[in-house]
Amino acid sequence: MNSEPLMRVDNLSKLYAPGKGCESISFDLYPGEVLGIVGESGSGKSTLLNSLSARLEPDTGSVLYKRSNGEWLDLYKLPESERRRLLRTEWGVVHQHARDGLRMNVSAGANIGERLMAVGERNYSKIRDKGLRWMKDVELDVSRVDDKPSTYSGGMQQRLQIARNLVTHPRLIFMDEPTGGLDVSVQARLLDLLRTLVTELNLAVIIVTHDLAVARLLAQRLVVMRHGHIVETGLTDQVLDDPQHPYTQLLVSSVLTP
Ligand SMILES: Nc1ncnc2c1ncn2[C@@H]1O[C@H](COP(=O)(O)OP(=O)(O)OP(=O)(O)O)[C@@H](O)[C@H]1O
Repeated sequence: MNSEPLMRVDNLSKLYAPGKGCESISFDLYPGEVLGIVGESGSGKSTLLNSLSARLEPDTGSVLYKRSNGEWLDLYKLPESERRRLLRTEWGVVHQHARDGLRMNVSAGANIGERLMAVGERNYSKIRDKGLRWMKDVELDVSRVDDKPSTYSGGMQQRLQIARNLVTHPRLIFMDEPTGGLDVSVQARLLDLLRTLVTELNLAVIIVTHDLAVARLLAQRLVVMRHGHIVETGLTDQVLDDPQHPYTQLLVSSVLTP
């Protein structure tokens, strides 16, 4: 693993009420690392993810991100437009509900092409070629390139959302329950695809999930949250096979006990 972090999170807090949100969160994320954020519903996972991905201003603390040119950015000291630019270029966000990450009323091809145009690509045939290539890479039927995502199944929409994000070669992807709400068999295929892409592209990922099986499959390191705090962090196998904090023990055993 590269020794210089890609992101440094220092004492980050965003609270809606005591214990609701996230509080005093600190960790580093390294290039190519997949970090899982786990915890029960309401533990603050999404609040944290949104604060990390420049979409929700924290009350206190900082998120530093090292750009591809080596420059460190202090996210919440940047103008809003710069944060939005990062989200369009070096970062990607895969939402649980595809409708939050796709434009449902334009074609699948346009959904992918739009992100390329946002980073300055103007050549129509290149945009279309790249779009088709990415559709193949995420195992979508290219003959449906002109169909709207609203005519796609849930699993296909997630694949399209992933293609839309990856087409600009981001370095860091934020995922919020990317397989939530899908059939178990569709979930398994999507997870397989995500695992392959993350390895091939050496992507850094921060993934929120309440599903420990998903965390085990994708994440190298885990952060366990409860009532807005990190209660345990460590290598995934270590945390899941030998949990130290009573809450993590409960979380792990509640999955094992039918
Ligand atoms: N905009 C908001 N206004 C007020 N309270 C909020 C808001 N967003 C989240 N909360 C509260 O903050 C707490 C943490 O919510 P959050 O969505 O971060 O948890 P989560 O772990 O992602 O849960 P889930 O797995 O159910 O999505 C919850 O008690 C939630 O009700």
